[in-house]
Amino acid sequence: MGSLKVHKLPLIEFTCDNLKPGTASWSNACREVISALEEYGQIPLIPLYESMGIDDANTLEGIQSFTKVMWPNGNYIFSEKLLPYTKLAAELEQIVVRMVFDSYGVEKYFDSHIKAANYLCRVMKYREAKVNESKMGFVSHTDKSFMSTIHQNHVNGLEIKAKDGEWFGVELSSSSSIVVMAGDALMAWSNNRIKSPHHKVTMEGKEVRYSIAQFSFLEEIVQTPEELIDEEHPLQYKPFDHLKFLDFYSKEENRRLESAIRTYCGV
Ligand SMILES: O=C(O)CCC(=O)C(=O)O
Ligand SMILES: [Fe+2]
Repeated sequence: MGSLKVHKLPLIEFTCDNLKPGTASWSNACREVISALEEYGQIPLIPLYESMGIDDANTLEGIQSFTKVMWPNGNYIFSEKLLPYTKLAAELEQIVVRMVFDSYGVEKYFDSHIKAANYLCRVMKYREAKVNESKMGFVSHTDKSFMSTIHQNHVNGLEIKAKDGEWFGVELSSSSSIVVMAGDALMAWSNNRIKSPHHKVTMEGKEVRYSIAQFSFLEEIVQTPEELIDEEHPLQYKPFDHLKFLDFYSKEENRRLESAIRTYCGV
């Protein structure tokens, strides 16, 4: 019998004050980020799940235009509590993206990339499964984003499919941990160096799970940098408009594709 690899999501500390490009701690963190993304690089009817989506979530204007729709007089407390988190999640995402660009030697494209980035936040509630009810919280899928960040309360439930096909549960040990996940657009941009992993949510226990996911989307044409294309890595995806890809995926007939991004712009 072959030995089974036990998967565990790598935990990378982002608390170092000196985490600046060019420093040794930056290079070490870059190595950890790239190796984690390369290694471990789910919307159907699911009764346990409820969610709300907020566009331009890392700006006060974005959150306020959402609260005005939900509550006629706005909701100051909601905006005041959510904004610091969405800003932090966007900042964290940008640091990780910068590390990816640095590690692949394409940092010159970073500024224009960040200018084109837009953030959608989704706040989610999963109730516990009743006896004889499916435990499925969220079906298996890959994110259509460039990158996603996920934070949760103390109730675990997120599961990720590793490259070897094994599913493993994400156990967040600290209440300040955030999962950073590659989306389909990053997979295409990186010419398949980083894979967007399938993931799902299973509700095993008796407690309610709350999570908050933030997705980055690019308001531009996503294109694999020429530096990432060579004989060993021939181009895998044609340049594509990220928002048009989302339109494509929103169509019922495209939801069940094995890989929407491959069908949409695979070479
Ligand atoms: O709730 C979670 O942990 C994951 C949610 C998710 O995968 C998604 O919204 O795309
Ligand atoms: Fe997801």
